[in-house]
Amino acid sequence: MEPLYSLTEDGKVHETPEAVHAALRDLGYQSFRAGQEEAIMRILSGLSTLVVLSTGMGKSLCYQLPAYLYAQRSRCISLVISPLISLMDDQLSGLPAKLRAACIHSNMTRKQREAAIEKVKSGQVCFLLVSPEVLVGSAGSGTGCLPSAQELPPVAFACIDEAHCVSEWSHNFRPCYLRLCKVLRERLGVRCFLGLTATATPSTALDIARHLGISDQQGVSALVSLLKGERFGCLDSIIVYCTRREETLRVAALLRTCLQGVLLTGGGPSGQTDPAARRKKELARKKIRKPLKWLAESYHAGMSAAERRRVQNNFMCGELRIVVATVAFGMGLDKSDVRGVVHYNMPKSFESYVQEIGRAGRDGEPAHCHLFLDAEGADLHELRRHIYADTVDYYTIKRLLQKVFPACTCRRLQEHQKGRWKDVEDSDLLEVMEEHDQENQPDRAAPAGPVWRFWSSGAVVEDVDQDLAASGHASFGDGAGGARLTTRERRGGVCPERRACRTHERAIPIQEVVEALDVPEEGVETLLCYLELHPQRWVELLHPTLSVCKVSCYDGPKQLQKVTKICPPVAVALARKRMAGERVERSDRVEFDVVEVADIMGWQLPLVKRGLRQLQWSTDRAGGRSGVLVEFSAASFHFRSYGDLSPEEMDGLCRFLHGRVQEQERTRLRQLTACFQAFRSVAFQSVHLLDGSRSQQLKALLSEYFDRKKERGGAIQQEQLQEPDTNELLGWEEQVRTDIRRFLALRSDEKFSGRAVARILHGIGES
Ligand SMILES: Nc1ncnc2c1ncn2[C@@H]1O[C@H](COP(=O)(O)OP(=O)(O)OP(=O)(O)O)[C@@H](O)[C@H]1O
Repeated sequence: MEPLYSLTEDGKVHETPEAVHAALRDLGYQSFRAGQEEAIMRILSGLSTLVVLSTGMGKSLCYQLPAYLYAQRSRCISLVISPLISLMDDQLSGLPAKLRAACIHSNMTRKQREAAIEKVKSGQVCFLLVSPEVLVGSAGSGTGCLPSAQELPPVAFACIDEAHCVSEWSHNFRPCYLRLCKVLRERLGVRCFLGLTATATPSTALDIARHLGISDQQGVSALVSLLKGERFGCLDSIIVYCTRREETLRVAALLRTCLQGVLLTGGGPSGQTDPAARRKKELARKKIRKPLKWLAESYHAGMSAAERRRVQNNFMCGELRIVVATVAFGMGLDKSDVRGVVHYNMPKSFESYVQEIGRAGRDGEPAHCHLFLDAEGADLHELRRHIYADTVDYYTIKRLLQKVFPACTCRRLQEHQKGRWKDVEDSDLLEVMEEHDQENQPDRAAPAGPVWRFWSSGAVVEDVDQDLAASGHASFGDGAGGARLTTRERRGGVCPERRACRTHERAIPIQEVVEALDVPEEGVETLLCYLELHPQRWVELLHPTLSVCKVSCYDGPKQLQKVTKICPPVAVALARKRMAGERVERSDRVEFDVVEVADIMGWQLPLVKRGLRQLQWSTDRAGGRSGVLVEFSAASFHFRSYGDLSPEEMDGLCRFLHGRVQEQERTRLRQLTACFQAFRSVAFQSVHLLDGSRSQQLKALLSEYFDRKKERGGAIQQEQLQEPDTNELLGWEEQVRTDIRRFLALRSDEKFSGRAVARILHGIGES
């Protein structure tokens, strides 16, 4: 929703208008207390704000008055989120007479909630007080209490009471508070947040500000000033890079407001060095050029593909002047006349910096770059946190490896086989198994038809059941022959030792593993790559695949039983479920890991999938549909891996991966530090100072960095950053110890590694 008041040209809040003083009197107060006026004016101007005021100092007015004024001016609602459910009713009864409000929380009956919603919908109230659970809709605590955004009046702003809860612990442990801002932004379109708290250390306050998307007004003012100034004021096609997605939204919105009416349009810089002459020429241009359609738009990987395409196209065809983006923008961008690149936040390395500024001036015409450096190191600390967030601890690696190398029965089966064929020499066994393998490879024997035409008799399917008691391998020829070599091994690519297991094809659903381990998808992928690149090639990565197959029979359980007769993979899946104790006789559907089933049977996955899909079609029925529905889901990491790793081998692999992860972390930290130090050594105090010699100095530092890196084969030296002094550290340490003790006491039923605790306290978690 549009704010009530606009900002001044340089991004500041206007003087408090009389209407606001009048509203204050309406609510029964004569004057503002300290902090209230500024906070109220910021909210009325659409600027997210954090108010830290001691108990009883009047924080409530900071949302009451704006909610009252917004509701007076247009049909809208303000949201107040408070965790103190027991106090909500008291809060409402103590309101000034003119201020009407309603509340919804999980202790209310359905009827009470419906009455409150009705009041909101019919515009009878200025604000709605809700508990975080109601808003986020967590299970069992009032899911669906709140109507959809379409049914609600537009939300003017959202106030988060006890805002320190946003920062208190990590995302994993206070899901509703931590998801709050996301839900408000994405589901209800909230752009303006007011955080209220009586307790916040400076670092907590900074963290809350980050969650609420509170802009650093000074930074934005400097950016506005730069974009209006001599160097950038006349440039089209500018990319402004930010580290965080929310920041791109906020900065773009502010630029739209602050640059309105001062837009210079069309063309690039004239290349003239005399500022007066250049200005004159630009002004002349301005008169004859048609205005650009768009001033500033944000771009980040979290936006929909269509929205990203729209922004990119507008920028490409010159209709959009400024893109405020994360690094996601620019990859593959083919625009030669980008005239300016501004780093609103520091890049994570020189490598990234060079790549990003390299997007300007590809047509050989002059282009400008500018980097804003937070001298206090706020960006540096933020980027450091990102690095720590990407690192995976030892226990997480162990849990991943358990998923990658689940134990198989190959060894046991090998021993069993040895018993049966004890007279057969190893080499003979190899031959036997290979022949068996060739005969039973569906792709070779039946390239076009359904995979299981060999298996269409009931008798064979019965065998499947019995053999599954011994894990199913023996019937299908793969995995059971301990001495049989896989194609990869014949190529000589795999573990040279003779193992009982010759690898299995496996899949791990991406979403499931990302959530279970709290590691981003790329993080898991990197670890799997390390395993593949290991000299012993512990895994072989295959194309990601949909690994869950669901077969539903509209004609009921009997039809499913019939399907098992013609389709061995379904028979195998059902048999495994039966063995696991599930009652499948009355079921008309079955869901299974199709990769696992194909592996057990020793059949190729694409053919198994194709055959399953064919179950949907029948020549016997009108319309060609068989009444069987086959669906594939769960995008998964897909690979071949061993199932007979000893505990020592597992430990060794954990150490190997952990070592790689730590090395990666150290390198990234070094790159970041080197980058920060170099920028700091050439930085200016003011945005408008320009000194060619500093630019030359930076270029020299960059060349030196890349030369040194080349000499050391990619490695760079550890640069020391000035750390806080010992007393300061000791003070922090005590505070950190207290926090950790409190946290562990709260979660005494769970186990945390030191690193996990550190990540939690850093508020790291969102990937
Ligand atoms: N501008 C003002 N002039 C006079 N009284 C005020 C003003 N603003 C707030 N008050 C009064 O101060 C008292 C405390 O206000 P309020 O409950 O908003 O404090 P608070 O900071 O939210 O406290 P808590 O942290 O306990 O929630 C209330 O009685 C309120 O009416």
